[in-house]
Amino acid sequence: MLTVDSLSSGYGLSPIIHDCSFGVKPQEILGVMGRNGMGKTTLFKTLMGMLPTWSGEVSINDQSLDKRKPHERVASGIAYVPQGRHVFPTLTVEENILAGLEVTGRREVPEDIYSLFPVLLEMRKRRAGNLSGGQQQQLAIARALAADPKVLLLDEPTEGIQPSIIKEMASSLKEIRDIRGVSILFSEQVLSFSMAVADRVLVIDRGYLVEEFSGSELSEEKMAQYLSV
Ligand SMILES: Nc1ncnc2c1ncn2[C@@H]1O[C@H](COP(=O)(O)OP(=O)(O)OP(=O)(O)O)[C@@H](O)[C@H]1O
Repeated sequence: MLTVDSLSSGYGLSPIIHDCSFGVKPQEILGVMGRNGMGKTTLFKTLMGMLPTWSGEVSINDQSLDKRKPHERVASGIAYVPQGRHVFPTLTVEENILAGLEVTGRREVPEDIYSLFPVLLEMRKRRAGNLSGGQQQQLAIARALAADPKVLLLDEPTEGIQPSIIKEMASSLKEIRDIRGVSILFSEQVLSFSMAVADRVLVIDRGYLVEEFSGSELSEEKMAQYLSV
């Protein structure tokens, strides 16, 4: 599915991501965990082509994404929900989802989107800026799914979300994986969320991938040195 081979990148002359290699298997939910500033966002932006790759390669189903621009990567099957969600606040919920359809050439919201997120159907005529943080996160995920991705990238999806909603989000991600058959790669600092949702977790420390755990192996004890608790 998604393969990342010896990827390095950074900003200007500062290297941030160092020689990262991993793969996301079909229908796998893979987490990347690490403290603030360890390189999660930089890694995701490099995968999306929003930052240049310094060396290494990203491919999807053995097709290299090298030199492809972000929108071309979306058309190749990677969709991205950035940290902070970035929905269009003055557009309605429906208009936000329609914006995600652009790369597919379709003009109507795919049916399963509203069954995955019934609250968005209820609120489809409301301005996105008036939704709660949790609802905006659902909308950002719905917009990404509208592009019909094979791999969904979520950068810190629980950031700014009430703890009571975090569990709901974990089951909603599993439902998306089951219904859409997508692979999901997310970054996180919230251990309970990763334990609830991930099949596997990679630990990022100062731009290096340093550990790998299966979801069932994850524990506070094992992660304590990599997260600020
Ligand atoms: N635009 C930028 N220019 C220069 N350095 C940057 C830029 N954005 C981030 N950095 C640096 O890159 C490093 C990794 O940051 P990154 O945002 O990828 O971390 P993160 O793990 O996603 O953390 P957070 O949870 O805070 O988003 C940090 O040292 C940060 O200061």
